Amino acid sequence: MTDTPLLHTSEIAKRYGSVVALRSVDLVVGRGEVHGLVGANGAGKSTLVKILTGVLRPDSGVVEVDGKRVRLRSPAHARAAGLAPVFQDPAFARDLTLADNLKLTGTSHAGFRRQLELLEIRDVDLGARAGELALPLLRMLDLARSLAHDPRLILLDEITAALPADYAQQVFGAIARAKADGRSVLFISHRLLEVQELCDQVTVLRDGRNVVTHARAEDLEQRIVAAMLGERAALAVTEPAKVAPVRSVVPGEPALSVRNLSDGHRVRDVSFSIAKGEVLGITGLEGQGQDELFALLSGDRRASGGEIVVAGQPLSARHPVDAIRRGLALVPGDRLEALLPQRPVAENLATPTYARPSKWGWINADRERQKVSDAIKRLSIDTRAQAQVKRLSGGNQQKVAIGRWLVAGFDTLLCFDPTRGIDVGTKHQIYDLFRELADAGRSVLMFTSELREVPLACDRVLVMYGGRIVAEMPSAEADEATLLNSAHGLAETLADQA
Ligand SMILES: Nc1ncnc2c1ncn2[C@@H]1O[C@H](COP(=O)(O)OP(=O)(O)OP(=O)(O)O)[C@@H](O)[C@H]1O
Repeated sequence: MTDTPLLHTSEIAKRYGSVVALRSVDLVVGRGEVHGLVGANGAGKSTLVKILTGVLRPDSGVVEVDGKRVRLRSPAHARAAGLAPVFQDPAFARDLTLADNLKLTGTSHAGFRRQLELLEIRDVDLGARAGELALPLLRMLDLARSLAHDPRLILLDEITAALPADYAQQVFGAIARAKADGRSVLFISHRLLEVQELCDQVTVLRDGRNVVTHARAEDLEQRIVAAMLGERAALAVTEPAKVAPVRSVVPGEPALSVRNLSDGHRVRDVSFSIAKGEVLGITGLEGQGQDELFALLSGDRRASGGEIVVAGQPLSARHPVDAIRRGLALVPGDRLEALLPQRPVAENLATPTYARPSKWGWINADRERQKVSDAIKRLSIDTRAQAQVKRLSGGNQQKVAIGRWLVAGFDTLLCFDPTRGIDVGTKHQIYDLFRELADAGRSVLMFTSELREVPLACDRVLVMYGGRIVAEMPSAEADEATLLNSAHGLAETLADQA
């Protein structure tokens, strides 16, 4: 009996109208096993998780838990069968308090609090509205809620995407505890190094089918990328991390400078500039003032002190449109803020053009269509479900959030974890794209929680801690250990060096 796997799916298939999301998936997850599930954007991973957690019914196929066939009729039913998810976009009703959200899922406050303690998440006010909380924190709360149900299989759908290093460590700790308790974990991630380090087995989905399952191995990353994307593409993205060559930034007036910027709360005396033609990275642990800094730069929040200078002229934005008119475009951390979920892909891509500054001029409908189609190609957006953006897979929605500005134009792109949830193949296309934009004299300021991304995408990087910039270095020197040290506030600060 102990040989019976905890979960066994056979020939699971699911289509959404004409879109075939899953053709036939066979998956076996053993007890106490951490099982990775990987695949390119749109391969069908989230659809499978939704089927296994009672959100969707499969068109055909069989799910067995403990050797017994189950029909998972609802999320509550799946939880009762021991299967509990954490989704890419946390399943909290944003206009309700946390306490009300816990009530909706029948989660005990004591169990939830106990899990928060284990995850070292403190000072959570159950009276706070979910919509007021930052996305990374919501993910952690979602994890605590799932664990509070004492699941036998925890399904983590890209929980670490856009999760800063300190929270990611807590997630890894929770996975290790689950395994030690004999629970199983289905772990979905586009961060393949994590998959290699955490998982006992890894199944690769491609075009709605499981193509291979590998046991833990040294060269797993290369093998899974080959199965996901094909051999040639795999070579291009798994060769040793290249340090971005130092680019010739355009001398003279910076594209954007910030002097002694403060918001009286989380951002303290921040000063830096970005040259035209530069890709500047910012990184930091959760809650170090990065969200507020981007809100100030994008005109979503007013500074209490200091100044923002755009191409030599002060910017005093009262509204994001003021910043857009000066060429500052934002890709927010939470893509749902950027998208019109009910509207088609093409309309979403064209939307910011309506706020476009006159200096870029009005473009005619044909040219706009051409730009939309170029953005779709450039970012490999899977448009099989293009009638409504909410029907795209998570990674493809993220690509639309970036693509909007390729269509509208900008001088400086402010982007917050731009490659969140994007597969390894397209990630590299995005780094190349940023490089091309920089070579054409534009600038990119990108916050990234994925430290490995810094040398691949940026010329230079700043580290935030406690609302201040505490370190600055060329990306050639920005290895993970150095960045983490600074991010924890352990390095000599810029002020100390001065
Ligand atoms: N409600 C829906 N209506 C139509 N098509 C949908 C719907 N939900 C998902 N799809 C389509 O099903 C396919 C698989 O999507 P899914 O979200 O399962 O992919 P994924 O592997 O999780 O991708 P990602 O890595 O980007 O999160 C995609 O082509 C997607 O557009």
